[in-house]
Amino acid sequence: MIELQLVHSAHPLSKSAHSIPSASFLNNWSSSSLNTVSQESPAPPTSHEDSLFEFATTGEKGMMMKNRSMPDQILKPVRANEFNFYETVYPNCPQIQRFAPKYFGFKMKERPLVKLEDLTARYKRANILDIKMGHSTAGEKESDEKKEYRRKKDGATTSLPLAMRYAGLWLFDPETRDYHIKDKIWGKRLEAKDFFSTLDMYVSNQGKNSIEKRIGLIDKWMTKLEAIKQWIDSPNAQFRMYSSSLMFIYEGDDLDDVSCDLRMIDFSHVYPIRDGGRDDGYIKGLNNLMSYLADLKDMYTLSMHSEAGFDLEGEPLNIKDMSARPPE
Ligand SMILES: Nc1ncnc2c1ncn2[C@@H]1O[C@H](COP(=O)(O)OP(=O)(O)OP(=O)(O)O)[C@@H](O)[C@H]1O
Ligand SMILES: O=P(O)(O)O[C@@H]1[C@@H](O)[C@H](OP(=O)(O)O)[C@@H](OP(=O)(O)O)[C@@H](O)[C@H]1OP(=O)(O)O
Repeated sequence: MIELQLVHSAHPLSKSAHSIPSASFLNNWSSSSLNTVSQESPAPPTSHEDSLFEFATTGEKGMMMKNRSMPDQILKPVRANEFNFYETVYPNCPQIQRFAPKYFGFKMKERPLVKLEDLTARYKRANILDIKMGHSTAGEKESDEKKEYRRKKDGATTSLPLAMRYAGLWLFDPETRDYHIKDKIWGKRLEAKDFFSTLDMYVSNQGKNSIEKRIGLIDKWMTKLEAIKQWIDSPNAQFRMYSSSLMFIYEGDDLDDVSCDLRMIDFSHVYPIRDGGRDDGYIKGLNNLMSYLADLKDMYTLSMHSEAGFDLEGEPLNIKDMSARPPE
């Protein structure tokens, strides 16, 4: 089983210098012209969401923050690609509008900040899992050097074998009132054999959630995943998404509350499909994820039907055996 550690320090990937597109990024799909700017202070950590965002750093781009004038929104600093995505792709794509956070336009400070629906706003304490989808995170128009860097990273993580890797986890412990946090470095170190037990750790909140709640969450997420797959694995999908994530959320402060959500986030590397193909990396990740969730539901269902936690053959339920199943 994976042990969670409580993280007290700031996000280890916070950086002091932040870069933004310099100018004319609106129509520049792959701008590499970046300026260094000073960091805009995030909102003071007066609420649980603010403290969450201390950890939701955005690489070199700067820090995601609450929109002080609109409490249900966040401001995400973006580069040219993601800015273009929200300004030109999002308004014309009903499926993205359905599966991504709502987009409320942008604010031009020292860097462009997109105003997005805060997906955690309706929760007392949001339990979050960020899964980066696809077997390759290398964007099509990146430099050879960058592609090579990303290929190495993908090959050394679960991205290559499973077409997904964990990019962050936030779990609230209702007893200690603390968040357990895992960052993307942890996600990169995880092996494929640990993927299933980690998913179990998140869905069960380390065993604290009732079996009914776990199954309820999985059912809702599966419906959403099916809908996403139906779109992405169809001729209607017009682009491939690299390094994009699925963000899972559910209520962590009320063990009986099954409120939850699942959205597509992070559109830094989105490219139009011009070869008539599909986003095979994303589709493979979706298939594996749905297969793991289905196995997890089976495991929970079995344990619900068996007081002592034995399977139908009378053998103890064994997470290890299930996680050892080879990926598709
Ligand atoms: N709309 C949203 N509402 C609430 N939280 C969000 C939202 N979008 C992203 N987050 C949180 O912020 C984290 C980082 O988001 P995202 O991946 O979009 O940023 P990023 O800067 O592109 O990250 P990176 O460059 O490290 O991949 C997510 O894991 C999630 O916890
Ligand atoms: O260097 P960039 O262009 O900011 O891209 C980052 C970066 O590659 C980062 O990787 P790492 O250097 O922290 O290993 C990526 O995170 P992962 O570790 O999750 O792959 C980011 O996703 C990249 O940001 P972006 O997706 O906006 O290009």
